[in-house]
Amino acid sequence: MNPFGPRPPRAHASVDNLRTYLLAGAATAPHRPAVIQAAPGGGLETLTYGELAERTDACAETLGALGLDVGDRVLIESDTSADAIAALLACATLGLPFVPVTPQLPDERLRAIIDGAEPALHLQAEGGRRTGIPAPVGTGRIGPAGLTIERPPAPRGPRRRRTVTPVDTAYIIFTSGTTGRPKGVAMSHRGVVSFLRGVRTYSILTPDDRVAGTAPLQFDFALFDIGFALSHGAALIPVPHDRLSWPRRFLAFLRETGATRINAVPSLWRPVLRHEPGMLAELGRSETVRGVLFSGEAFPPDELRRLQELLPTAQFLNLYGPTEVMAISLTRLPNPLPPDAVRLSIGSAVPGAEMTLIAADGRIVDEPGPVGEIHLRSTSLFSGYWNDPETTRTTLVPDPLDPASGRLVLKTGDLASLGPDGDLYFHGRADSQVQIRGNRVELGEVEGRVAAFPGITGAVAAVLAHDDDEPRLHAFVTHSTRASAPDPKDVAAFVRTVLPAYMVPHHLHVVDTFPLTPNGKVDRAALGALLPPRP
Ligand SMILES: Nc1ncnc2c1ncn2[C@@H]1O[C@H](COS(=O)(=O)NC(=O)C[C@H](N)c2cccc(Br)c2)[C@@H](O)[C@H]1O
Repeated sequence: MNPFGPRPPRAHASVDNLRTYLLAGAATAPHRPAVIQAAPGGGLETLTYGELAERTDACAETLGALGLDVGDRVLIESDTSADAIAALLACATLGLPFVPVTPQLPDERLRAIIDGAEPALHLQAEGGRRTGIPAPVGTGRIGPAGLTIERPPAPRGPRRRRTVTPVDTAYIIFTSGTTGRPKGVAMSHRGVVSFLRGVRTYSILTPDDRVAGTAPLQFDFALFDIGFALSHGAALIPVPHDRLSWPRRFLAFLRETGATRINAVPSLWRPVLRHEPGMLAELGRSETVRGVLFSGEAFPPDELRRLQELLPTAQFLNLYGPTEVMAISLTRLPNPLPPDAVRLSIGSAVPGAEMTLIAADGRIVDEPGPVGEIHLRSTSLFSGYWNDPETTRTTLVPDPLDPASGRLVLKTGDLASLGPDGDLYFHGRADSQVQIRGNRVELGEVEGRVAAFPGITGAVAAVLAHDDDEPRLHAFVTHSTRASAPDPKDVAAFVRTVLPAYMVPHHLHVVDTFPLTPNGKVDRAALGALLPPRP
């Protein structure tokens, strides 16, 4: 057949492609539920694998007629939904990298991502309210009937590509770069599929599972939730944004949809534990919730213990890894956690990948005790930061164990130590190791001790310079609604019994909640704003 024929290029069924891998279930069990979601008019609606495949092909048909080429980007602005999934799988079908963003994104941030990604097309949900997308970017909407194009993308010249290969970019996740300019993490089809295939070897889900996903679509945690559920032939339950802000409504939605697995960042559980422990205990007793998976940041052990007490039969999974490899390890944690555990295992890499600890002096750490920086070896390594080869070279470095090979590894900036069991134990980010009066302090250790104080339900430590003061160690704490606010002097004395004086917080601030990033992690950069004004 003429490879340059009218039909848009597609991936051969034999090669790694996100759409091919995730819709395999549509061929074997088309009637099984793929997505169970809140219906626009209230209640729930279910999309089967067969219906999801049909919607994907309808979207691919419309996209295919726009004359776009493999590699042209498509912005998908939406909450996680069946329509958004059909749209991103349609992009994967045609080799169009999708750039997921949430409707909550401020206009100027979206503009920065458009400047960076130079997408051919911006798609949003039917009810989406975004306006002002600048030409030459085309615009369109995603609905149950497929795509409607409002402004076609500007013509981009003759097609140059014949097919979609596994090394083509599946998606670009824009993270808030430290320099303020967003960094685009480009992931290939091979990268995503090989990580999901590695997770699949654990056979965690059955087709009867219903996975509640709570991450915004722009966070690769949401893309994992989609891949995790669909690659097991299970159903995904996207939890609507407005159901996440109230613990009662969140728990009611989990009960109403019959969720058996809950995927969420640790911080999402804090208000649930604080305000609705009883309702959560009731959900635990019903035994429908079989598993809790978390990722994005270390789950504070004491908070995790409280969650485990309320979900005593659930399996707890710790998923670790930077967006630059999607993730790298999935570890089952004991339920309950041993009482003396102060840090969590991040296990060992999924099949097909490897984590190596390299000490500050460049030597490999291969015995328990010393801390080293985690380096990742994997087919899931990202292709690079979009249009930024210099920054890419600082993260994808020659394999320190085999520099002559030309192979690259990912330098994570994360610290870990080896446990006696060969598992890795997370020690925080290298840049969250702070120096206090010349001593190296791991903030997680301070937080762990403060959080163990009776009545304190969460603790975040930070070194902050108050005005022109010298930088001091501050602790921000939440406390149980059933206990009065802790007395800072008592907390300091409690910490001093086990930690050296320089690790005792100089100031203790009681807060209702911790500031969070758009992806639901504790926003440490925002803590300074919580400091009381100078007297
Ligand atoms: N389980 C942990 N314990 C402790 N610290 C964690 C964990 N997971 C991350 N982190 C930290 O977050 C950093 C990375 O941040 S990120 O690039 O925004 N990506 C993320 O958080 C999300 C991550 N890619 C992810 C999450 C779920 C599914 C997939 Br598929 C991928 C890591 O380098 C770690 O510092």
